Amino acid sequence: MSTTNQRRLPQILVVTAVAVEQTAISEGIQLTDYDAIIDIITCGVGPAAAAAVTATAITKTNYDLIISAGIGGGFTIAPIGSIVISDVIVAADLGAEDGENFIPVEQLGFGKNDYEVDTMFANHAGQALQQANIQAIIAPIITVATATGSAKSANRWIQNIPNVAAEAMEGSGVATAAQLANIPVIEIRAISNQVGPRDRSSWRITEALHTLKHTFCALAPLFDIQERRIEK
Ligand SMILES: O=C(O)c1cccc(C(=O)CC[C@H]2O[C@@H](n3cnc4c(=O)[nH]cnc43)[C@H](O)[C@@H]2O)c1
Repeated sequence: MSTTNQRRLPQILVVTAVAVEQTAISEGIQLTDYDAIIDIITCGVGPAAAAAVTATAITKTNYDLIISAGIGGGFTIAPIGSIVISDVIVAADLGAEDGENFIPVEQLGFGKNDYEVDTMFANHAGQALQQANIQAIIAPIITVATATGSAKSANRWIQNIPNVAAEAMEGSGVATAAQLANIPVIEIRAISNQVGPRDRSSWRITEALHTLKHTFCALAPLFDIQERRIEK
């Protein structure tokens, strides 16, 4: 019998929508030492692609944590250049319209809008980013299939989802696949633009990708914590 005490490294799946996000995260990880095996994949834009690609990836490897990551739109509390870490992922536009009102699918009685996240990881991530001088907010991130493009729609999310900080298009898809497989999930967004009236000239994608890169470098110490949890 072998007496070698083999160390099992945590296995993390990072799901991005597009290649530039994948590259930024990969570069961030290479800036430091990670005690983890990290696979970074692209899924395309939108919750359906995110769910399908994540579900396929998790059939091949036993992941300990899944991170939905990339750039995103920020509400007023999350300025361009900041990072938002989810304390809940909300499938915000899943439901039915009733005239001027919106009824979330949960209230219709046949589905869910809110996906729980790994809040312990979120809190540790917030602290790690603070130490790295990266502005980070822990708050709800919504997933939409149609990006918000007016003040009226932005205000509707602010009114319906207390403390909402960011919007993107993949989180609830990744979370759906992760939770079906009982794998903890978290979403991390680097804010590239404000949510509201469409104004592509105000987007700061290069800056957001730079922040995303340094965020993943700063998160490296967290994977010791993740590992201790696996060994319990
Ligand atoms: O041209 C537009 O009006 C437009 C509006 C929203 C997003 C896009 C994209 O091409 C990027 C989609 C991609 O980026 C994430 N993202 C970034 N900012 C936002 C946002 O304000 N609302 C929703 N998604 C956003 C998203 O997760 C996609 O992966 C173009």
